Amino acid sequence: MRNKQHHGGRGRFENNGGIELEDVEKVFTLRRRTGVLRRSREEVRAVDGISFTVAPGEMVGYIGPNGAGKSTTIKMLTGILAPSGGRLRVAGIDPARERIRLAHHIGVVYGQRTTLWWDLPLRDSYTLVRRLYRVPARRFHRNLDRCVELLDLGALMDTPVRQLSLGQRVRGDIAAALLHDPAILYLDEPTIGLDAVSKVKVRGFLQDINAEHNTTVLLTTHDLTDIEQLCRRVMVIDHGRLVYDGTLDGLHTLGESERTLIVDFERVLPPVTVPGARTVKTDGPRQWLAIPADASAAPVVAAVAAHHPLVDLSIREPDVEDVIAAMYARLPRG
Ligand SMILES: Nc1ncnc2c1ncn2[C@@H]1O[C@H](COP(=O)(O)OP(=O)(O)OP(=O)(O)O)[C@@H](O)[C@H]1O
Repeated sequence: MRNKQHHGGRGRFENNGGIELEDVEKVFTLRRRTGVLRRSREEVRAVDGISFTVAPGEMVGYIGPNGAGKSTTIKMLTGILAPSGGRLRVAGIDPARERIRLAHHIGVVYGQRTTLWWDLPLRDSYTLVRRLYRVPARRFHRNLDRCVELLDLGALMDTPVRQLSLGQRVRGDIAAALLHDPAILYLDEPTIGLDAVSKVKVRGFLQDINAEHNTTVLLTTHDLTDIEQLCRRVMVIDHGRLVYDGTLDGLHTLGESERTLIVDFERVLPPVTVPGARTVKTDGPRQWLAIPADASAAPVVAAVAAHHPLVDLSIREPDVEDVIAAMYARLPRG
């Protein structure tokens, strides 16, 4: 895969893995029939003046509620959609003007749909990817061997894509996105619907790739654990505007968000009281304890377990919508 190296060039991130957006807008015009001969025009500002920079090698979370403008941004960053205004550069390239050239620098993975050939075995899909991107044989085999090993694809190479489980298919898609050594990887909900083991595998792989090759990652997800484990920086978009750019802890602090400890005791108990947590609900022997999302759950778990016999315990992370709603509630109105 791509070696860490510094390239010279005209733009700030010329020829490497940087992303720059300056006042980028995307306005969709909808035409509606309002009568036999009458039509009305309605504008949707899907992206409404967004500016940010992602440095080569950064892993950044891009989150927001449904309809916020995330997919529209990613589509502009791949060149599928042209912006209505503003300036975009990905690896120094204007995506809408040079989509084919850009394709050699980016990889895209959609958790909810595959870019592989449905009826072909993974092995054949990868051969097609190699031809499409004209990847030299040695480089292709080196990258493929690495992906097969790290993503545990060895036993699946001769299986048609339609017979793969969701987790296997996503792993197959991630490998396909990396065979041509892209400097930048866009991941759109890569862990959606995956079981816990597959999620851990996918996250571990992305960390390895980033550490080894300095791959820039822009990650869209509704799973805050993805962000917590992969991204030091998170950007929040809502109604087409960037409303937060900072750490996940900072976002939790702003939103005073909480994670929930769900504890099953051996018997029905009165609501437990332990420092750093408050019991928000009880149902028979089960109790729900809220703790601040930026605090460690370990002392609370230890305190609960020290005094009461436990049968089971799980932790529920706050979801993106909750965190953003809480953040708004705390922002001064203006
Ligand atoms: N081709 C299109 N024509 C008209 N409106 C569109 C089009 N694509 C997106 N929109 C609108 O733009 C807004 C942003 O949509 P977008 O798909 O970017 O959101 P999102 O943040 O990716 O949401 P989700 O999390 O649901 O995928 C929405 O109001 C959507 O209805």
